[in-house]
Order: sequence, then C-alpha cells, then structure tokens
Amino acid sequence: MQDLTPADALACDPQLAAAIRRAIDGKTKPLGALGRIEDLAARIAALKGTTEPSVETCELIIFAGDHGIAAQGVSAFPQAVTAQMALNFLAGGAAANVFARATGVDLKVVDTGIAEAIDHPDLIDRRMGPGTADSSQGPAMTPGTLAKAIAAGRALAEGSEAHALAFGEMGIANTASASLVIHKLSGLPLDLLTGRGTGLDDAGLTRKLAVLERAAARTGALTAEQALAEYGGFEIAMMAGAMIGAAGLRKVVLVDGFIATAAAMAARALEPGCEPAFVYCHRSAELGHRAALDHLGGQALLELDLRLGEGTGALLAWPLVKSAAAMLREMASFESAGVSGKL
Ligand SMILES: Cc1cc2ncn([C@H]3O[C@H](COP(=O)(O)O)[C@@H](O)[C@H]3O)c2cc1C
Ligand SMILES: O=C(O)c1cccnc1
Repeated sequence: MQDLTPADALACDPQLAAAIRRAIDGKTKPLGALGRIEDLAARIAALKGTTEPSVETCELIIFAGDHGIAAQGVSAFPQAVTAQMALNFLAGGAAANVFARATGVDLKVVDTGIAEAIDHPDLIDRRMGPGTADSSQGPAMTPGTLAKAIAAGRALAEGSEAHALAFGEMGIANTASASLVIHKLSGLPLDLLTGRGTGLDDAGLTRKLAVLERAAARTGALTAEQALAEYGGFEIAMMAGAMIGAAGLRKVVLVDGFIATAAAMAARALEPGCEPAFVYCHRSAELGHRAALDHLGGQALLELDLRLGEGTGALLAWPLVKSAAAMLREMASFESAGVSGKL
C-alpha cells in the first residue's frame, strides 16, 4: 500500500485542544451541560483543526457486493436479495433512502461485485467480480483484487465534496465475513462475534458458527491485508479504503453497524492515523458489535437495537454530528451574549 495518511497526521496539537475546550466551556450553558455532544464537538473540532468547524453536508455511499460463503447457508436470506436491494436503493425505497431524505443526506450506490450484474444509470460500477470466493474453502479474493478494491474506495471518498461521509453496505452473508475479519484482527473469539444477521434461528446460528470456525482454522495470525483478502467482502474492503480516503481529507467518517465496524477496524489497522476521523454512530443489536466496539475503545452515540446495516445507524446519528459542529460555530459565549457566569 502506498500514499496512506501518515500515522498521527490527524492528531490534534495540545494548544488547539485547550482552545477547543475553552470555546466549549465558554458557551452559554452550565459547564458540561451538553454532555457527550461536547465530547463529539471537541473531536470534530480537533479533526478539522479549528474551534469553529463546518460540518454541514453529508453523503452516504452504500457498497453492495456478494459473498461466496453464502453457499454455506450462513444467512437467513438468499443471495438474490443483494441485487434486489440494490435496485430498491436505486428506486429510493429502502430504509437507508428514507432516513437519508429525512436527514438531508445524499446517497450513492456502488456495485462492488453483486452476483447478478445490474444495469442502472445511477449505479456506480466498481465491480471486482461476481462476488467473492467462498472463504470457508480458500481466500475470498486475491491480494491484487483487494488492493484494487481499497484504491477504488479511497478514490470514491476523495471525490466527494461532502464534509462528512457515511458508509453503508448490502451483501447477503456479510455478517459472516465481518465476524471473520474482526476475529482475525482482534483475536476475539468467534462465538462472541457470530450473530443471527438477518434472523437465523438457533440451528442456523449453530451452523454459521461451525462454518466460521472451519473458515478461520484455514489460516493463522494475519495482517490486516491478509485478513481482508482471506475473509473480506469486496464491499467491506472498499469501505475500508473509503474510510482511509475520507479520514485523509479530514472528513468526519460516520461508522455504521457491525459490518462497517469490521471495515473501520481494518482501516485502522492499515492506517492507524485515520482513527480520529471515526465517529461510532450506533451499537447494533448484532452479537459481536459490543465486543468489537470495546476492542476499538469506541463509544457508540446511539443504542436503538437496529440490526440492519445499509448505513441506517449512521444516518440517524448525522443530526447529532451536525448539531455538535454547529454548537461550536454558532452558539454564543457568556462574553458575546452578556450572560452572567456561575456564582
Ligand atoms: C431485505 C433485506 C434488507 C437488508 N438491508 C440490509 N441488510 C443486511 O443484511 C445482510 C447481512 O445479514 P446476513 O449476514 O445474515 O446475510 C446485509 O446485506 C446487510 O446489509 C438486509 C438484509 C435483508 C434480507
Ligand atoms: O449491524 C449491522 O451492520 C448489521 C446487522 C445485521 C444485519 N446486517 C447488518
């Protein structure tokens, strides 16, 4: 990999950190009264390198791709749903479309490798192939394809004018892929990371865990590149690249649920300097998300028992992110408003 954000490039200098804290504490409110929105505002200001950050526009990029491991019966839904849902996104009818409209976010859909190719004028074609290979049998993709997927994701993020980028995904069986990637990157046990996804019953969950344990046993300790090539999806790899690209431009990265967290963990392993750009938007009800977030030291903004993906949790958190930045930029200080301080 070349030309990545240098480690610590996004770190905030102590003088600016102190100025941001003073600016927040000087606003017309009791000290700390905006709670975690203050912490969020401080992080955004540090990322943007100013006490008055502008974070007013957001775009959601949904990466769709299929997974060979779906053939092992690890999802409650058939693979055809990936293509069908991609068409639903393009027609504006999915949960992500509705939330994007409600929160004023532009939405793009990328084909990273849907099994059945779709012809639609608004679909962005970054096909790496007709889905990954079955990672319970061998590597999901070659190192060359992985590099192409990461580069494509970076370029997409770098081509966006939005101040913040949210990333969503669609890919039947991608909770299986995410569990394997997180397992290899974190060392957390698979049984803590393997959930019901789209709604497997008890027998289905037992089968899924057995498939994932077999798949994981094919390999030993892996680098982040190896973990993504062995077990990733095209959409997870492209999302990881997009997260690195967005962070390199100091865009706020809105990290969605379990699958997006797998991409964030990989992005952070590939480029540790990108972490300050990440806002963990919600904690998914998918088993394993809590453990993955704890491993990353990330505290999710929302806990709504969502377990959908598509970027839905990131979209719901966007008004919080936008409001936190606006607070710093627009809210009066005790001094400017002539409000008396604490007795
Ligand atoms: C109709 C429908 C819409 C979705 N939107 C997101 N997902 C979510 O479910 C899938 C992951 O779960 P699993 O690993 O169990 O297949 C992904 O496509 C994810 O985005 C959906 C799933 C379905 C069925
Ligand atoms: O949290 C997620 O990203 C998720 C959970 C279940 C199914 N699809 C996605």
